[in-house]
Amino acid sequence: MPQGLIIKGIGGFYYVKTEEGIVECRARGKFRNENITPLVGDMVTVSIHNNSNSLDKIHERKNQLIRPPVANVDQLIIVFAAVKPEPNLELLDKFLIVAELNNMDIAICINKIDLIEAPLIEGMFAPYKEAGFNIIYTSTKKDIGIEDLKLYLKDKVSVFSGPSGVGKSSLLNKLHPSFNMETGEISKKIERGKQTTRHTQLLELHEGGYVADTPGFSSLEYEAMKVDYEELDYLFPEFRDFLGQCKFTGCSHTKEPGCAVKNAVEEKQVNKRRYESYVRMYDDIKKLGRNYR
Ligand SMILES: Nc1nc2c(ncn2[C@@H]2O[C@H](COP(=O)(O)OP(=O)(O)OP(=O)(O)O)[C@@H](O)[C@H]2O)c(=O)[nH]1
Ligand SMILES: [Zn+2]
Repeated sequence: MPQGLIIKGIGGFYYVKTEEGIVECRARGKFRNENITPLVGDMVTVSIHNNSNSLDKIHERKNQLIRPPVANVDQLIIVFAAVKPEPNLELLDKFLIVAELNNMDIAICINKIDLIEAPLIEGMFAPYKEAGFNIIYTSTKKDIGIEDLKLYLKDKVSVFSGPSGVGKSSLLNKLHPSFNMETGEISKKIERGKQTTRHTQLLELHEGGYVADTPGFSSLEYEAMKVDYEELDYLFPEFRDFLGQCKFTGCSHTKEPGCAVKNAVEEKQVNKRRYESYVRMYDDIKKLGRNYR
C-alpha cells in the first residue's frame, strides 16, 4: 500500500504525495470516531480503489503545531525585522523555546536589513550566534540572503513564524512562484478575517523540501508557557555547559547563591539580556502554575 505525505487537506479530501504521484483520498471513518484529524505534514498509508481512495493509517507524529496546523515540522524559521517593527527579543526567546521544546531545527531570519547598517544589527544578534543559533540576514526588497535561506529549507518541512509586519509573506513569495500571498498593510486588515479559514498547504520547493504556505502567528509565544519551569534552563542552549555545576541541586538560577549560570553571566560567558529573559519566563511560568496546560 502506498505511503506518503499529506500536502493539502480541503473539504474532507486529503492530497497525499506518494512515489506514484499525488493521491486524492478520504480519511476512513475510524479517525472521526477516535477524534483524530489528519494534518498536513502527516505521513500516511493510503489504499487505492476504483471509485475513491482511502487514507488508512497516520504514522506516529514527531510534533505538531496548532497554528498553522502542521505535523512533523522539521524546522521553524523565526522571522523578525531588523527595524519596522523593532525586534522584540523577549518574544524571540519565547519562539526559540517553542522550537526547542518540539524538537524542531531553528533558523532565525532577520529581514529588512536594507533599512539598517549591518554592524548594528549583527551586534544585536551576536549573543544568539554565540549560543549556536543559525542566523540569516535577508531583504526581500534588495534580494539579499534569499539563496542562503533556500539552503536552510532544503529537504526539510519548514514553517515560518514571527510577529506581524516583519515580512513573512514577502519571503514566502520570494521562495515559490505559487505562494502569491497577500502583503502590505492596508489590504491586510481586511483579509485578516479570511485568513483564519484558510487551509494550510505544504508547497514543494524546487530545491527539495516543503514550506507551509501559512505563517505562524505570534500566538506561538503562549506555547512557550507550557514548558515546565524546572526544564526551562535546558532550553537555553548557552546555559547547558553550566547546568549541574550549581551549589544546590535543583537550582533555579534565579536567587540561589553559588549558581554557576549566574556566575557565567557575571563573567560574560552568558549574555545578560538572555539570562534576564530566562528569569522573567521562569517567574511567569511558575506564576501560571500547571493549571495552564
Ligand atoms: N524595507 C523592506 N520592507 C519589507 C521587506 N520585506 C517586507 N517588507 C515590507 O514590510 C511590510 C510587511 O510585509 P509582509 O510580508 O506583509 O509581512 P508579514 O510578516 O507577512 O505580516 P503579517 O501578515 O501581518 O503577519 C510590507 O509593506 C512589505 O512590503 C524588506 O526586506 N525590506
Ligand atoms: Zn544555578
